Amino acid sequence: MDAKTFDKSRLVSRHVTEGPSRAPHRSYFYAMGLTEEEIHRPFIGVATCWNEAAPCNIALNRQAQAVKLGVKEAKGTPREFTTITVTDGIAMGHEGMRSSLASREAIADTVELTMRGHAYDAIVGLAGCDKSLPGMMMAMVRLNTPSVFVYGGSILPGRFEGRDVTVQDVFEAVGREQAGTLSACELEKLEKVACPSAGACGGQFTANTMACVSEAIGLALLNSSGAPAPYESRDAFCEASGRAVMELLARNIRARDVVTIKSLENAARVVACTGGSTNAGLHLPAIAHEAGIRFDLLDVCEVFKSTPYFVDLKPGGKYVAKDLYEVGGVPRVLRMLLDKGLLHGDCMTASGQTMAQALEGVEGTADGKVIHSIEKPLSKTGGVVGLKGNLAPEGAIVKVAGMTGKEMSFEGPARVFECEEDAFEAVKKRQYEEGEVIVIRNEGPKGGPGMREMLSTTAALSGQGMGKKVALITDGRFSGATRGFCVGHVGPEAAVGGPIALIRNGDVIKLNAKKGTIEVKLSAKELKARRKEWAGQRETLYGSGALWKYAQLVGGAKDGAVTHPGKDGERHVYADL
Ligand SMILES: CC[C@H](C)C(=O)C(=O)O
Ligand SMILES: [Mg+2]
Repeated sequence: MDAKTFDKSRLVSRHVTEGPSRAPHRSYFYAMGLTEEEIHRPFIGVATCWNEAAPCNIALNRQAQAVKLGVKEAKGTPREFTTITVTDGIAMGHEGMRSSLASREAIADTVELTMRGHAYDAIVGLAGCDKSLPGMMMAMVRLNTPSVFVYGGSILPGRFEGRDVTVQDVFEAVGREQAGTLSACELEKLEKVACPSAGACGGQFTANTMACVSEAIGLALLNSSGAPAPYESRDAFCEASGRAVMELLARNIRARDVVTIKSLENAARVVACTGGSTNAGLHLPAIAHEAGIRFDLLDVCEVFKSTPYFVDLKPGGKYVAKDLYEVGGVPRVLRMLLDKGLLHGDCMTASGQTMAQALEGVEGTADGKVIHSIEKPLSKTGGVVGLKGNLAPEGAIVKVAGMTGKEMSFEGPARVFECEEDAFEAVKKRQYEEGEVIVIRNEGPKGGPGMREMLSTTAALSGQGMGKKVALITDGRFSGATRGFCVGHVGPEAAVGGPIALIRNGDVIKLNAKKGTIEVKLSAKELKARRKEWAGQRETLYGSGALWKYAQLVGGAKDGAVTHPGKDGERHVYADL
C-alpha cells in the first residue's frame, strides 16, 4: 500500500500532523525518532495488554513488534501503547476477582481514550486473557475505526502422570486435597508442571472461547488465534494483521462493517459448538451494545439452541486449544458450520474478504478426534444453554458440555450463602448435602460488585467428587473451566431485588437444561410477600474508588453488564471527526 493513496483530509491523524498549527505536535514525533515521511503517514494504534501479571500477556510485547513490522511494510506508522489487565487465574477465589469484569470496561475505556487523545487512524489490538479480549473488541467497535484483533495465543498443556493438564486440574486438585484423595506433596508436584509456557489457560475456557469468537465475528484474521503463545510462527499472523489494517483503512472498512447482528450470531455459534465459556453470554451482548445492536443473553442462547456441539474441548471434553489448532483450528470449524448453513458467509472480515471468501479452500470435514462430524455431534444442541423461569426472569446460563441427558435436570432444596467466601468455607468443611442446590447471591455486577467468577468453589466441589451430586446457582459468574450443573448470570441479581434475593434454605429449586427452565417452587403470591419483607441491597465494602464507580454505572448481566446506557452505541463518533 502506498501512503499516497491515503487522503489525509479524511484521516483523524491530520489533527496532530498537518498544518503550521501542528508544529508543536510534530516536534514530539521528531523527539521519538520519527522521520518527516513517517509523521505524514497514517498513524496506527498498536494496543497491547502486555504486562507481567500473568502468562497470558507475557508474549504480547514480542507479537506487537511483528504487528508493527506489518504496518510499516504497508506504509503506516505504528504507535504502540499498553493498557491494564486483571488476570482471573490469579484474581480467583478472593476479593481481587471483583476487579476482573470491571477491568473489561477499563480496558475498553483506556483504549478508547488513547486512540481519541492521539488521533490514531486505525487499531490493531493484541490481548491475551479473559477480559482483555472482549475489552479490546469493545473498544474497536465503540471507536468504529478500521480494526484488526490479534489473540496472544494459548498456553501449552502441562504433563502430569502421563496426561495433558491445565490450570483447571490444579484448581480441582485443591478440592481433592481437601477431600484427602490427593496429598499436599502431589498437589505441589502438579502446580509446578501444569503451566509450562506463556499463553492463556489451555482449555476452551474464557480466553480461548473469546479467541474463537474473534475469528468468527470477523475482527481477527482466520487461524490467527490458533498457534500457542510461545510459537514464533504466530508472528507471521501478527505481521499480516499489521498489513491487513492498512488495507481496511485504505478501503474504509470499519469495525461496525464487520460486527453486525449476523457476525454476532456467527460468534455465538462457535461458542456453542465448542462448548465454550458461559462468559460469552456476557461479552457478546457487551460487544453488540457498542455497535448499538441489541443481542442480549437470551438472543445468544437462542443461537446456542440450534447449534450442535461437536468440538471436544476441556473442560467438558478432552482436548486443549493446541490440539484444535493442530487439526485445522477455528477455520475448519467455521467451514463445517458454513457448509451446513449454520454460518452467515456474507459477513465482512478483517481480511477485507467476506467470511465465505476467506473460508474458500479450507478443509471442512471432521478429523474424528477433536472435531466430530455435525451429523454425529457430541450433542445436538450447544454446549452452553440459556435458562429462564420464575427464579431468573431475565435469564441465566449453564455449560452442559460433557453432561449426559440425565444429568441435565436437577431438583433439590436450596442451601443459601450470602457470598462466595461463605460458600467456599462450607464446601471446604463439607457442610452441604448431596442433592442440594447451593445458592450464592449478592455476587452480581452491581451487588458484588463485579460479578465474581467462582472457579475456586466449583472446582473444589468437582475435586471432592461432588460436582454431579449437587447443583449451584448464582447471580455471579463462573470461569470457563467450571464444570458441573453450575448456573450463572441469574438475573435480575439479588442487589436489585431479583427473585434470587428471596430464596430461603430448603426452598425447592428445579433446573432443567433440556427445557431451558429455572424455577423455585414458590407461588407468585409468596414471592411478592417476601419481596415486601426484603431488606434491600446488601452493603458492600466499596464506598469509593473504581469498584464503587463501577457499581453505580453497571447494568444487568442480560445486557452484558455494561457501564454506559443503550443509546451511546449509536451516538459514538470517532473516525469521522
Ligand atoms: C482456568 C480458568 C481461567 C482462569 C478463567 O478464569 C476462565 O476461563 O474464565
Ligand atoms: Mg475467567
